Amino acid sequence: MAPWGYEKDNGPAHWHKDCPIANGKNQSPIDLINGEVKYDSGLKPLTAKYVPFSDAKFLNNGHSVQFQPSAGNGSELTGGPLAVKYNFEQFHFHWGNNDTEGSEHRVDGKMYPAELHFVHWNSTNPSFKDAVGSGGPNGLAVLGFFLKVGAENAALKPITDLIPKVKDAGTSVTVPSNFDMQAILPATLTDYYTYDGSLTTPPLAECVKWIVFKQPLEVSAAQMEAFRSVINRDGKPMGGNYRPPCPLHDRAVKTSFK
Ligand SMILES: COc1ccc(/C(C)=C/C(=O)O)cc1
Ligand SMILES: [Zn+2]
Repeated sequence: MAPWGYEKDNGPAHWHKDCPIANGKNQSPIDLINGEVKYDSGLKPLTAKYVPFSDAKFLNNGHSVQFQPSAGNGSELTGGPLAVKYNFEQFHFHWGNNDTEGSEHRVDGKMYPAELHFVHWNSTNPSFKDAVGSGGPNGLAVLGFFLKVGAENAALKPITDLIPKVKDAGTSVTVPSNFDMQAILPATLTDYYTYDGSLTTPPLAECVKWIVFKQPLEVSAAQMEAFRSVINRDGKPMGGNYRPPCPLHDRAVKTSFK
Protein backbone atom coordinates (compact mmCIF):
# COMPACT_ATOMS: atom_id res chain seq x y z
CA MET A 1 0.00 0.00 0.00
CA ALA A 2 1.18 3.52 -0.76
CA PRO A 3 2.17 5.33 2.43
CA TRP A 4 -1.00 6.14 4.31
CA GLY A 5 -2.64 9.53 3.82
CA TYR A 6 -6.06 11.08 3.41
CA GLU A 7 -6.48 10.74 -0.34
CA LYS A 8 -8.92 8.38 -2.09
CA ASP A 9 -6.25 5.74 -2.66
CA ASN A 10 -4.55 5.83 0.78
CA GLY A 11 -7.09 7.37 3.16
CA PRO A 12 -8.82 6.11 6.36
CA ALA A 13 -10.84 3.42 4.53
CA HIS A 14 -7.53 1.75 3.51
CA TRP A 15 -5.68 1.95 6.85
CA HIS A 16 -7.03 -1.38 8.17
CA LYS A 17 -4.89 -3.25 5.61
CA ASP A 18 -1.66 -2.29 7.40
CA CYS A 19 -3.32 -1.65 10.79
CA PRO A 20 -6.12 -4.16 11.46
CA ILE A 21 -6.77 -2.40 14.81
CA ALA A 22 -8.44 0.26 12.62
CA ASN A 23 -11.58 -1.88 13.02
CA GLY A 24 -11.07 -2.24 16.79
CA LYS A 25 -13.57 -1.40 19.51
CA ASN A 26 -11.65 1.52 21.02
CA GLN A 27 -10.89 3.68 18.00
CA SER A 28 -10.74 7.49 17.69
CA PRO A 29 -12.01 10.00 16.88
CA ILE A 30 -15.68 9.74 17.84
CA ASP A 31 -18.80 11.87 17.62
CA LEU A 32 -19.36 13.34 21.11
CA ILE A 33 -23.13 13.10 21.48
CA ASN A 34 -24.23 15.28 24.41
CA GLY A 35 -27.37 13.20 24.98
CA GLU A 36 -25.26 10.11 25.58
CA VAL A 37 -22.40 11.43 27.75
CA LYS A 38 -22.36 11.04 31.54
CA TYR A 39 -21.35 13.76 34.00
CA ASP A 40 -18.69 12.58 36.49
CA SER A 41 -18.33 14.87 39.52
CA GLY A 42 -15.06 13.12 40.34
CA LEU A 43 -13.36 14.61 37.26
CA LYS A 44 -11.05 17.37 38.49
CA PRO A 45 -9.51 20.14 36.36
CA LEU A 46 -6.29 19.30 34.57
CA THR A 47 -2.97 20.96 35.28
CA ALA A 48 -0.58 21.49 32.38
CA LYS A 49 2.84 22.90 33.26
CA TYR A 50 4.74 23.74 30.05
CA VAL A 51 8.32 25.00 30.21
CA PRO A 52 9.65 26.94 27.18
CA PHE A 53 11.73 24.69 24.87
CA SER A 54 15.10 25.93 23.68
CA ASP A 55 15.41 23.58 20.69
CA ALA A 56 12.02 22.61 19.30
CA LYS A 57 11.25 22.15 15.62
CA PHE A 58 8.06 22.97 13.74
CA LEU A 59 7.78 20.47 10.91
CA ASN A 60 5.69 19.21 8.02
CA ASN A 61 5.67 15.41 8.26
CA GLY A 62 3.53 14.97 5.17
CA HIS A 63 0.23 14.52 7.01
CA SER A 64 0.25 17.30 9.63
CA VAL A 65 2.29 20.23 10.90
CA GLN A 66 3.80 19.47 14.26
CA PHE A 67 5.65 21.20 17.14
CA GLN A 68 8.32 18.72 18.23
CA PRO A 69 10.92 19.30 20.94
CA SER A 70 14.14 17.26 20.62
CA ALA A 71 13.83 16.03 24.21
CA GLY A 72 11.67 16.39 27.30
CA ASN A 73 12.19 19.38 29.55
CA GLY A 74 9.83 18.73 32.47
CA SER A 75 6.70 19.92 30.66
CA GLU A 76 3.94 17.77 32.07
CA LEU A 77 0.22 17.13 32.48
CA THR A 78 -1.52 15.92 35.66
CA GLY A 79 -5.01 15.81 37.16
CA GLY A 80 -8.38 15.33 35.51
CA PRO A 81 -8.90 11.61 34.74
CA LEU A 82 -5.17 10.92 34.96
CA ALA A 83 -3.74 8.77 37.74
CA VAL A 84 -0.10 9.67 37.11
CA LYS A 85 2.06 12.42 35.55
CA TYR A 86 2.28 12.53 31.73
CA ASN A 87 5.23 14.07 29.87
CA PHE A 88 4.61 16.45 26.96
CA GLU A 89 5.71 14.97 23.61
CA GLN A 90 4.38 17.13 20.75
CA PHE A 91 1.41 19.05 19.41
CA HIS A 92 -0.05 18.99 15.89
CA PHE A 93 -3.14 20.02 13.94
CA HIS A 94 -5.96 18.63 11.75
CA TRP A 95 -7.96 20.95 9.49
CA GLY A 96 -10.27 21.18 6.48
CA ASN A 97 -10.32 23.01 3.14
CA ASN A 98 -13.27 25.13 4.28
CA ASP A 99 -14.85 26.19 7.57
CA THR A 100 -17.51 23.43 7.57
CA GLU A 101 -15.03 20.57 8.10
CA GLY A 102 -11.64 19.83 9.61
CA SER A 103 -11.92 18.56 13.18
CA GLU A 104 -11.56 14.88 14.04
CA HIS A 105 -13.93 14.77 17.01
CA ARG A 106 -17.44 16.11 16.39
CA VAL A 107 -20.05 17.44 18.82
CA ASP A 108 -23.57 16.23 18.05
CA GLY A 109 -22.37 15.63 14.49
CA LYS A 110 -20.87 19.13 14.10
CA MET A 111 -17.29 19.49 12.84
CA TYR A 112 -15.16 22.52 13.68
CA PRO A 113 -12.75 23.95 11.08
CA ALA A 114 -9.73 22.46 12.88
CA GLU A 115 -8.55 20.53 15.93
CA LEU A 116 -5.30 20.87 17.91
CA HIS A 117 -3.82 17.84 19.70
CA PHE A 118 -1.36 18.05 22.59
CA VAL A 119 0.22 14.59 22.96
CA HIS A 120 1.61 13.42 26.33
CA TRP A 121 2.96 10.02 27.49
CA ASN A 122 2.60 8.17 30.79
CA SER A 123 5.76 8.89 32.77
CA THR A 124 5.83 5.39 34.31
CA ASN A 125 7.15 4.25 30.90
CA PRO A 126 10.81 4.66 29.88
CA SER A 127 9.93 6.46 26.61
CA PHE A 128 7.12 7.75 24.38
CA LYS A 129 7.38 4.74 22.09
CA ASP A 130 7.11 2.38 25.08
CA ALA A 131 4.04 4.28 26.25
CA VAL A 132 2.42 3.85 22.82
CA GLY A 133 3.05 0.11 23.01
CA SER A 134 2.24 -0.26 26.72
CA GLY A 135 -1.24 -1.73 26.10
CA GLY A 136 -4.44 -0.30 27.52
CA PRO A 137 -5.81 3.24 27.45
CA ASN A 138 -3.30 4.90 29.79
CA GLY A 139 -0.23 5.03 27.57
CA LEU A 140 -0.89 8.49 26.17
CA ALA A 141 -3.04 11.43 27.23
CA VAL A 142 -4.05 13.67 24.34
CA LEU A 143 -5.69 17.07 24.89
CA GLY A 144 -7.99 18.00 22.01
CA PHE A 145 -8.96 21.62 21.37
CA PHE A 146 -11.45 22.58 18.68
CA LEU A 147 -10.49 25.65 16.65
CA LYS A 148 -13.13 28.03 15.33
CA VAL A 149 -12.67 31.13 13.15
CA GLY A 150 -12.78 34.41 15.07
CA ALA A 151 -10.18 36.65 16.64
CA GLU A 152 -6.50 36.15 15.89
CA ASN A 153 -4.90 33.71 18.31
CA ALA A 154 -1.87 35.61 19.61
CA ALA A 155 -0.52 32.56 21.45
CA LEU A 156 -0.55 30.45 18.27
CA LYS A 157 0.73 33.30 16.04
CA PRO A 158 4.42 32.41 16.51
CA ILE A 159 3.51 28.95 15.17
CA THR A 160 1.13 29.97 12.35
CA ASP A 161 3.70 32.60 11.24
CA LEU A 162 6.15 29.71 10.68
CA ILE A 163 3.77 27.78 8.40
CA PRO A 164 5.08 29.32 5.15
CA LYS A 165 8.53 27.95 6.09
CA VAL A 166 7.17 24.35 6.30
CA LYS A 167 4.88 24.47 3.24
CA ASP A 168 6.40 21.32 1.72
CA ALA A 169 6.46 17.80 3.19
CA GLY A 170 9.67 16.95 4.98
CA THR A 171 10.61 20.56 5.78
CA SER A 172 11.15 21.93 9.30
CA VAL A 173 12.21 25.10 11.07
CA THR A 174 13.54 25.86 14.55
CA VAL A 175 10.99 27.49 16.85
CA PRO A 176 12.24 30.64 18.64
CA SER A 177 13.09 29.74 22.26
CA ASN A 178 10.82 32.46 23.63
CA PHE A 179 7.73 30.64 22.26
CA ASP A 180 5.28 30.37 25.18
CA MET A 181 3.32 27.11 24.72
CA GLN A 182 1.49 27.60 28.01
CA ALA A 183 -0.20 30.70 26.58
CA ILE A 184 -2.10 28.55 24.05
CA LEU A 185 -4.09 26.90 26.83
CA PRO A 186 -7.14 28.47 28.45
CA ALA A 187 -6.46 29.72 31.99
CA THR A 188 -8.45 26.84 33.50
CA LEU A 189 -8.71 23.39 31.93
CA THR A 190 -12.11 22.56 33.36
CA ASP A 191 -14.92 21.58 30.97
CA TYR A 192 -13.99 18.51 28.95
CA TYR A 193 -15.18 15.18 27.53
CA THR A 194 -13.00 12.16 28.31
CA TYR A 195 -13.00 8.60 26.98
CA ASP A 196 -10.65 5.71 26.17
CA GLY A 197 -9.55 5.67 22.54
CA SER A 198 -6.72 5.46 20.07
CA LEU A 199 -4.24 7.31 17.94
CA THR A 200 -6.15 8.80 14.99
CA THR A 201 -3.38 8.03 12.51
CA PRO A 202 -1.52 4.78 11.90
CA PRO A 203 -0.48 2.80 13.96
CA LEU A 204 -3.96 3.59 15.48
CA ALA A 205 -2.84 2.02 18.79
CA GLU A 206 -5.61 1.89 21.41
CA CYS A 207 -3.44 3.58 24.03
CA VAL A 208 -5.03 7.01 24.48
CA LYS A 209 -6.91 8.69 27.30
CA TRP A 210 -8.69 11.37 25.26
CA ILE A 211 -9.52 14.71 26.88
CA VAL A 212 -11.46 16.98 24.48
CA PHE A 213 -12.31 20.47 25.67
CA LYS A 214 -15.84 21.78 25.26
CA GLN A 215 -14.77 25.40 24.66
CA PRO A 216 -13.14 25.94 21.24
CA LEU A 217 -10.11 28.15 20.81
CA GLU A 218 -10.34 30.97 18.24
CA VAL A 219 -7.99 31.54 15.30
CA SER A 220 -8.33 34.22 12.63
CA ALA A 221 -9.40 33.54 9.04
CA ALA A 222 -5.82 34.41 8.03
CA GLN A 223 -4.46 31.79 10.45
CA MET A 224 -6.87 29.21 9.00
CA GLU A 225 -5.73 30.15 5.49
CA ALA A 226 -2.12 29.59 6.55
CA PHE A 227 -2.96 25.97 7.44
CA ARG A 228 -4.74 25.57 4.10
CA SER A 229 -1.58 26.61 2.23
CA VAL A 230 0.35 23.56 3.53
CA ILE A 231 1.17 20.84 0.98
CA ASN A 232 1.06 17.12 1.86
CA ARG A 233 3.28 14.19 0.88
CA ASP A 234 1.23 13.76 -2.34
CA GLY A 235 1.89 17.38 -3.35
CA LYS A 236 -1.73 18.38 -2.68
CA PRO A 237 -3.20 20.80 -0.09
CA MET A 238 -3.01 19.05 3.30
CA GLY A 239 -6.49 20.21 4.31
CA GLY A 240 -8.79 17.27 5.01
CA ASN A 241 -6.17 15.49 7.20
CA TYR A 242 -8.83 14.25 9.61
CA ARG A 243 -10.13 10.73 10.27
CA PRO A 244 -13.93 10.39 10.29
CA PRO A 245 -15.65 9.33 13.55
CA CYS A 246 -15.39 5.67 14.61
CA PRO A 247 -18.04 3.50 16.34
CA LEU A 248 -18.27 4.03 20.12
CA HIS A 249 -19.11 0.34 20.77
CA ASP A 250 -19.55 -0.16 24.52
CA ARG A 251 -17.45 2.78 25.71
CA ALA A 252 -18.69 5.56 27.99
CA VAL A 253 -17.90 9.23 27.37
CA LYS A 254 -17.66 11.13 30.66
CA THR A 255 -17.83 14.88 31.13
CA SER A 256 -16.42 17.12 33.81
CA PHE A 257 -19.36 19.47 33.24
CA LYS A 258 -23.15 19.11 33.61
C1 LIG B 1 5.07 4.99 16.96
O1 LIG B 1 4.63 5.86 15.93
C2 LIG B 1 3.65 6.76 16.26
C3 LIG B 1 3.06 7.50 15.24
C4 LIG B 1 2.07 8.44 15.53
C5 LIG B 1 1.68 8.65 16.85
C6 LIG B 1 0.63 9.65 17.16
C7 LIG B 1 0.81 10.54 18.33
C8 LIG B 1 -0.49 9.65 16.33
C9 LIG B 1 -1.64 10.55 16.49
O2 LIG B 1 -1.44 11.71 16.89
O3 LIG B 1 -2.77 10.10 16.26
C10 LIG B 1 2.28 7.93 17.87
C11 LIG B 1 3.26 6.98 17.59
ZN1 LIG C 1 -4.03 14.37 16.05
